[in-house]
Amino acid sequence: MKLCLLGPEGTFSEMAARKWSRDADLIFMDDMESVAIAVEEGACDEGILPIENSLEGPVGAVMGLLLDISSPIIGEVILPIKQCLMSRGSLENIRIIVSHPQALGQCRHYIHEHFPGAEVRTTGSTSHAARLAQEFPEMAAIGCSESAQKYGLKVLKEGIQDHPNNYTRFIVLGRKEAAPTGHDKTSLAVYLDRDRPGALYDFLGEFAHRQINMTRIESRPSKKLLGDYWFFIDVEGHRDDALLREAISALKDKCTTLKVLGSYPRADIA
Ligand SMILES: O=C(O)C(=O)C[C@]1(C(=O)O)C=C[C@@H](O)C=C1
Repeated sequence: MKLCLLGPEGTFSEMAARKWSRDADLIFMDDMESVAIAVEEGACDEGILPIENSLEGPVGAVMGLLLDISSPIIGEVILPIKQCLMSRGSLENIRIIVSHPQALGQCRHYIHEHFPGAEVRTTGSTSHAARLAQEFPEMAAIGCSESAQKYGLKVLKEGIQDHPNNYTRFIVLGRKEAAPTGHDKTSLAVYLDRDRPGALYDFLGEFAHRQINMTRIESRPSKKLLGDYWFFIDVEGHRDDALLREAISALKDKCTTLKVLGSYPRADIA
C-alpha cells in the first residue's frame, strides 16, 4: 500500500503515518496539495494530512483542498506533538529560527520569550527546517526529536510548545470508506448560500433533534464574497446509520451544497 505524506523524512506527518499503518510504503511529497492530488489521481492508495491542532486550530490549506477532491476521508489519527529546538550549534549562538508555520505558532510565546531578537523563517515542513539547519550552526529548527536524529542535530530544548496539551489531528484520504463500526465520525462541508436569520440554527437543529452529537464546526471563506462561508461540520455516526442518513437527506433541502467528505472510525486521544 502506497501512503503519501508531507516530507522530507522526519515530519510529524511521518509519525502519524506510522501510527496509521506499520507496513505501508511511505511516499514523501513536497507539499500538502501534492498529497491530495496523488490520492485523487491514483498515484498513491492513501494520503495523510494534518487538519487541526489543539493550539493553532484548523490547517486552512487542507480544508480548502477537501472541497476540490472526490477522494473520501477514510480515517483519522490523533498525535501528541512535542516540539523540540534543535541545531548543529549551541543555544547561545542561535540567531535564526526556522520551521513550518503551524510549529512556529505552537511555540510563539517560547520564541518571543527566549529569542526576542531572532529572525524567524518559515519552511514547508518541520523536517525541511531540520534539513536546512544542518547547514548553519547559528540556525535552530523546531520539530520532532526524530528529525534531529535523522539530520544530525542536537536537541537543545524539548517540549517547547506553549501549552502541554498539544495534539494534531490528521485525516487519511483514500479510495473506499469503511463500513460502520459503531464508533464513527462523519465529516461534511456545507454551503448555505441564503444569508437569513437562523439559517445555521435551523440547519444544526436537524442534528440536535435526532440527538446526533456534533464534534466540530469550522467556517472557511467561500472566496466569492467577504463574509460568505463554507461550514465544515463533524458529527458522530456513519453516513450509513439510519439516523444520520435521515438527517443528511433533510439537510440537503436546507442548503445549496452539501458534500459528505467521508465517514470513518473515530480516533481517541491516546
Ligand atoms: O511539518 C510537519 O512536520 C508536519 O507534519 C505538518 C504539521 C502541520 O501542518 O500541522 C503537522 C503537525 C504539527 O502540528 C506541525 C506541523
